[in-house]
Amino acid sequence: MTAQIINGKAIADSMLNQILLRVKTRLDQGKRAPALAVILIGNDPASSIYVRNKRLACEKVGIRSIVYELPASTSEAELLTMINGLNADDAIDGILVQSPLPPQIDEKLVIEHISAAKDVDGFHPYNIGRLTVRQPTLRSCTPFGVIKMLQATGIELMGLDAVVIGVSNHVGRPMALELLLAGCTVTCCHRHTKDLQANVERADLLVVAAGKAGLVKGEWIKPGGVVIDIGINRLANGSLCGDVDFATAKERAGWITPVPGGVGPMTIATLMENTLLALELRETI
Ligand SMILES: Nc1nc(=O)c2c([nH]1)NC[C@@H]1CN(c3ccc(C(=O)N[C@@H](CCC(=O)O)C(=O)O)cc3)C=[N+]21
Repeated sequence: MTAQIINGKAIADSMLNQILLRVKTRLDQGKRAPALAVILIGNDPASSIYVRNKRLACEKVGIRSIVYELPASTSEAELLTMINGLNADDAIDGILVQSPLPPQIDEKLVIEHISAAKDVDGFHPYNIGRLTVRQPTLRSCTPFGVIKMLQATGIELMGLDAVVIGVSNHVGRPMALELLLAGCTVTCCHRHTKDLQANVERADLLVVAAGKAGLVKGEWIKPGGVVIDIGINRLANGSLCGDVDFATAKERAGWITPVPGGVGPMTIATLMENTLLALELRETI
């Protein structure tokens, strides 16, 4: 059996088209475009690429983007002051501080400092809490993007045995909460998990977000299962790969996402949707 490839890029492009239509409708009604503030600190090359992709996505859908590029020496106090200004600025709907941050800045503090209503990353404890109590508002872009991708593919989630590998605050944990909300029976695996292979082998839906190339062997995949690979690993030759051995996994899985062209574009499309939603929600209060 050869898996069907889930084309995240195509699904994301159609989401972007929908968002563009919604933004155009706003403009026709005399309302303003959404605005996203992106703060990039230092010059990590991968971060610069991601931020550029976010800016390009904003251009595609008619969202105003304001990118602040700050030096790696920026102090925590300077960043918090800048966030205060953006929180208070009524013309700004979303605030994203690109991670990773330099060591002198405490990421937890920064995330909690961003107004929950402008937290388009969905990282603020308030927004994570809303998802936990089944009343999601702004939802973390990668996990919510995965849910949208599965829905667009027509995969029924209710009752599936889902296994999530990786329990980071930004991806693995909110992913497990999203799958629970969607009716899956969810298992979370991490570095202390006793038998990773045994867990993978019984997964109807496997979501891998560990950031380790080659972590999941293709032979472990449940025949016909759904494989979502969130890992992004840059190989020595410059090419990208996920955490799953794609070539062998696709011979067993029913559905599988590629890297690149899978989850990554869905993350960005969801960020655009969250920015529009943040504006719409603020307009109702
Ligand atoms: N505050 C914050 N929010 C984030 O959402 C955030 C972050 N910090 N820090 C870094 C990670 C990483 N991330 C990606 C988004 C899109 C692609 C993406 O579009 N990837 C393309 C390939 C891009 C390439 O060629 O490198 C793909 O998979 O097809 C990748 C990675 C968002 N992140």
